[in-house]
Amino acid sequence: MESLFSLNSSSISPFKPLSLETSKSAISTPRNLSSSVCFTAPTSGSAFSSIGFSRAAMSNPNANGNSKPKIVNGDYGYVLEDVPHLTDYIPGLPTFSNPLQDNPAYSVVKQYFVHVDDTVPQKIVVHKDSPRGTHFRRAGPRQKVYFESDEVHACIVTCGGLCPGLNTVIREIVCGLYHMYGVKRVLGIDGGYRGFYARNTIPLTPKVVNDIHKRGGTILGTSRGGHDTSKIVDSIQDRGINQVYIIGGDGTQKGASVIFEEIRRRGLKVAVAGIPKTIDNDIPVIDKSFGFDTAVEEAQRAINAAHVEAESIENGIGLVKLMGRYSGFIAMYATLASRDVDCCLIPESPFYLEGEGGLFEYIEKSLKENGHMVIVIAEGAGQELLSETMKSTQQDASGNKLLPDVGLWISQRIKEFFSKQKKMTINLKYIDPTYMIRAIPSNASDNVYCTLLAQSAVHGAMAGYTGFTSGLVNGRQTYIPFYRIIEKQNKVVITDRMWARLLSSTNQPSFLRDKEVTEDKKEDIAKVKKGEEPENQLMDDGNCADDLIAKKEVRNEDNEWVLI
Ligand SMILES: Nc1ncnc2c1ncn2[C@@H]1O[C@H](COP(=O)(O)OP(=O)(O)O)[C@@H](O)[C@H]1O
Ligand SMILES: O=P(O)(O)OC[C@H]1O[C@](O)(COP(=O)(O)O)[C@@H](O)[C@@H]1O
Ligand SMILES: [Mg+2]
Repeated sequence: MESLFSLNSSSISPFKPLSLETSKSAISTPRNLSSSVCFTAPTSGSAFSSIGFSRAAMSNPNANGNSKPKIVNGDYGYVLEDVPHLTDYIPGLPTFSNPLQDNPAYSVVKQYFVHVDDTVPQKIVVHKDSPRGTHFRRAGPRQKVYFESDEVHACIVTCGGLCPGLNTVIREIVCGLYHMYGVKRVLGIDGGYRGFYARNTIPLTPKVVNDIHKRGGTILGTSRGGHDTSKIVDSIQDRGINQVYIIGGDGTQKGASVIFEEIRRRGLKVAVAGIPKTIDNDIPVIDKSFGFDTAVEEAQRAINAAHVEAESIENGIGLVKLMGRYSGFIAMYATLASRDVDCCLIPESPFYLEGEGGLFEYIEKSLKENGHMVIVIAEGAGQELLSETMKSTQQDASGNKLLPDVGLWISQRIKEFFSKQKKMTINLKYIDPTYMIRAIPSNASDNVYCTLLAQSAVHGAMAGYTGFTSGLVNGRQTYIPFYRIIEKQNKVVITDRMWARLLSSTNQPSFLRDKEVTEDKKEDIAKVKKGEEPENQLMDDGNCADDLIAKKEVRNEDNEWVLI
């Protein structure tokens, strides 16, 4: 990163990097244009040009309050949850032919452009009489675009924690803009949201990004906190940026949503596109996040090591902590993939340590039967069991709760239990590969996935869509409105079949009492009957009423196994 910056700050670029100092001084940017200049006819090349308000008086007469969801209802319960478009608040924008139609690489493709009416259903498991349900706009290139190639001035920012594939997404946005749309001006924002107003920018070209997908991390740097909406939008306006690509998790997409609203309020011809990043896979609606497969794969190395250590010593316990603050997807998938794991603990599934049906009893039983065991624990699991003194009230700069190390805590508790009981001597090895699984480059399939997400985002912005996240829904690239991405977190549903598969693979107790399961199910079944979605979706197929009604074995209040 260092070399990239020194290279850029000294290079002569038509889009001069704005330093913190210069941005405060009276530089010649649209910010300081007098009103007489602002109301002249639009000139291309500036985010400011199409509307022409001075920023002091900026407020778009076509934007009343926050944007409202664009819902289109069709026959048989068809609902399109559409994404905003620049023309929603800037009427009469000119369109241009998509330059892709003259691109020799794509000339062989018969139906290259996506039909304007193409949409993708959120639910693909349906019954004969069920309503067609929610749909999202299909992503892809459109015949008409709302930007001319030399008018576009794009920027890319990465925020939040690392995730394998960030560099691939950056690379493919830059290359997609250059090679598909002939866009030559792309800036990297340094170090997350605060980079918009506190750092120099990084000019990005296909040459600069050529090899970056082979590296972990993000060449742009990232950060938590520092989201100052008006400073960010001022910076976008000052630099004449008109396409903003924002790569990040749930927090980042919330930030992107408010940036979009402010841009719309100011009436700027600026498209805001999100690309969802989350190693925890906690973003709803989308099939899964990029980098998730890579992380699950890398977690296998830690689980294998834990298994080797555990089976090589008498009463060996290998304990692996994986990421997952509120969602245990990595732990669940890493466990299912490995088959060496005897117990997987995630935030969504409460457990208890002592007594019948508790974790200690299960460990003792497993060691007696097999002589060793492997436990995987997600970082957010069992937080409610930690003593008040251990619980932390601290937050990171973005406001996320900082969790104490549950891996260390549980290791300690297991050791204490067996040493007090004097029943058997155990050998516990604790492995914490937390940062190793997210700091690596993405694997081959995640690279392809990142490419599609990035290209979809580029096609969407060029077509004038804005305020959207590019995401995979049922295997198809779509544009999802921000409000659907940020309204809730994706979580493992422990009354769904995937968790049942896990329980049957590990043989661990569910730690659930009859009452809790039935209450959950009752709520979900009631929702399904009303035509609403159950609390959360499974990644594969958990949204059908039959799944909810499927029989399942659980412990009742008397700790007996019962079928419900
Ligand atoms: N509600 C919010 N409104 C605006 N910005 C937010 C919000 N939540 C988080 N952000 C910003 O988004 C960025 C990333 O958020 P964070 O929660 O750290 O990571 P992630 O996006 O990976 O979930 C930070 O710069 C943070 O300030
Ligand atoms: O130490 P950091 O950088 O704050 O990251 C730790 C956190 O990052 C995560 O991997 C996910 O973070 P994001 O919200 O950025 O996706 C959590 O599982 C973990 O708690
Ligand atoms: Mg997050």
